[in-house]
Amino acid sequence: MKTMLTIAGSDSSGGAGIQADIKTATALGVFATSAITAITAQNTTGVQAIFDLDGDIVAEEIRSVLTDISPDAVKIGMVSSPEIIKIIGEALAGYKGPVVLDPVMVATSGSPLLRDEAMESLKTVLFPLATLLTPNIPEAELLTDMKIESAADQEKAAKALYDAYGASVLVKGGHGTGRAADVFYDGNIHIFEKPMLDNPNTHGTGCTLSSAIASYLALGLDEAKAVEEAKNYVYDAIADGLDLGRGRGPINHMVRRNK
Ligand SMILES: Nc1ncnc2c1ncn2[C@@H]1O[C@H](COP(=O)(O)OP(=O)(O)OP(=O)(O)O)[C@@H](O)[C@H]1O
Ligand SMILES: Cc1ncc(COP(=O)(O)O)c(N)n1
Repeated sequence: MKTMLTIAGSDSSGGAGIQADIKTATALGVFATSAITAITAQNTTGVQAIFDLDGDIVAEEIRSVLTDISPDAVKIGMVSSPEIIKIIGEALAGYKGPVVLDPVMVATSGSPLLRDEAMESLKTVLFPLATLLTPNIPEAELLTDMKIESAADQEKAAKALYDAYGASVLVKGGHGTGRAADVFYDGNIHIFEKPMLDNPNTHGTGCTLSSAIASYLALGLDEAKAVEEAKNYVYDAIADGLDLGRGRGPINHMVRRNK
């Protein structure tokens, strides 16, 4: 059985964070292990509270998994504070497998998930450890200081981040206009495009995409194929049209099982 480790926050509403990651890996046939960085009280309408876990326990969670199960891939999601970021950097230092980093900054509901003071450590400590970065358009704009208004701009941003951090980069297009075009740069440009589905229920799409990429990498796919398959999975999960809660609801992680 292939395994993955997700290092991320807990989402009480089950659509994003650790819960989305574990559901996704399970749906794709990969055994998920986890290190929880923060507990969020959140639902489809917003984030009501955030409690960062103590850095020492986060370090122990990661060490417990790495020294025993040796995951085939790692995904990093919400890491809100500089202390936790530093500890994750130290705990992953000797890890040799693929590390997919989703630079989570703001929830779909608009609530901030990364503290302002943590941005710099995210870039200096965790980006160099990552093998694949998955910013959305607003995150890529912040990271590159560029305005992104087209797939050509996504391409420029992906190349700039690749040059700066030496990781492959997927600039996701869910926040763009027109088609949902995701631009991937691994030294070559790959564009993965789908129609933009008219569905407000997209809570957790970013978490699901990054954990699906990590799962497909664990299963042995190359990066570009893992990204393509992960996007197909997210697309199907949005298209399923699950409608839970009063706000921006989750996607259906179990979509493939229902078919
Ligand atoms: N309405 C939609 N129709 C089709 N694909 C979408 C839609 N919204 C998002 N996606 C796809 O979902 C994936 C996640 O993209 P997005 O840009 O929304 O990331 P994100 O902002 O990190 O996610 P989140 O909304 O969870 O914060 C991408 O593959 C994107 O193309
Ligand atoms: C714990 C946690 N991690 C990540 C996200 C981002 O997901 P989304 O942007 O889809 O709300 C979230 N809402 N909660």
